Amino acid sequence: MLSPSETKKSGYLTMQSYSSQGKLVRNGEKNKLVICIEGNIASGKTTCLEYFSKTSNIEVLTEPVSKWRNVRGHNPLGLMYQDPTRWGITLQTYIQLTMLDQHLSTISAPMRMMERSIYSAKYIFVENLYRSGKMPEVDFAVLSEWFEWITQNIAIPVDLIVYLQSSPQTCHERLKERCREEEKIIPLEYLEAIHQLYEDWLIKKTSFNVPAPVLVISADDDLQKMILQYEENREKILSGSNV
Ligand SMILES: Nc1ncnc2c1ncn2[C@@H]1O[C@H](COP(=O)(O)OP(=O)(O)O)[C@@H](O)[C@H]1O
Ligand SMILES: Nc1ccn([C@H]2C[C@H](O)[C@@H](COP(=O)(O)O)O2)c(=O)n1
Repeated sequence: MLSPSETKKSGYLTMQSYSSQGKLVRNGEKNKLVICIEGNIASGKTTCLEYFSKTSNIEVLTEPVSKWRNVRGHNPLGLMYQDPTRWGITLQTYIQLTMLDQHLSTISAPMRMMERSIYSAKYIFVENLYRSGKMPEVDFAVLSEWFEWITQNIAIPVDLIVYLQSSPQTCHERLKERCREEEKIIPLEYLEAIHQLYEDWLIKKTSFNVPAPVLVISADDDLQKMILQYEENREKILSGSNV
């Protein structure tokens, strides 16, 4: 066990020490804001991040989808869509690792905006695979044990969740337009299930712990109107507040 004053060096995880709640924390980044952009597939998260990346003093982290499409020559994202029962655990284990890696990486600016979080990976995508009968109970149990260990032992602070709330129909249209090879087989029903899980988590707040205040932005509008909404909400977002 580390004593509170000790630190440990392991690659980029150079600044861990035990906090008062007994969790591993990153030192020196307490004053940095972390904003997570959440929303359904193709709701416009990356586009939103691209827009805010033009603001100075913000570090933007998009989801590491390229890693999910190519880990040592394998494509777990594609495999999962082809056979979710076999490959769901493989993809989600890797996503959990890569999201943890992002949460723990050194923040290079006063503020970080990142796409999704380790929380939505578990509460939305793993949950959806399990509830739809496409993830065996043993796989769900193992992923849940990992997730609980991580969140109980490592502080993963989020200051604000920006929820891009969009209709599944809009997402389906945008997804077809984006035309990512692996996603061509995604039916509207899949996006409806993801939407319902997001609504229960972030709007109704009836399913899982919500780790930060939530700012809801309607995301069905065209790009010009979205930019107006981003500008209207700029101050709240940059101060990490939903009021
Ligand atoms: N407000 C919008 N109106 C129309 N198309 C949009 C809008 N926002 C994003 N798009 C397009 O929809 C697709 C998905 O957007 P993207 O930002 O990649 O979504 P996400 O990151 O949430 O999956 C892209 O082709 C993008 O250019
Ligand atoms: N935990 C997760 C996170 C994402 N995905 C899938 C959904 C999409 O096909 C792709 C990227 O998501 P987007 O940024 O376009 O919303 O990854 C998943 O299956 N599990």
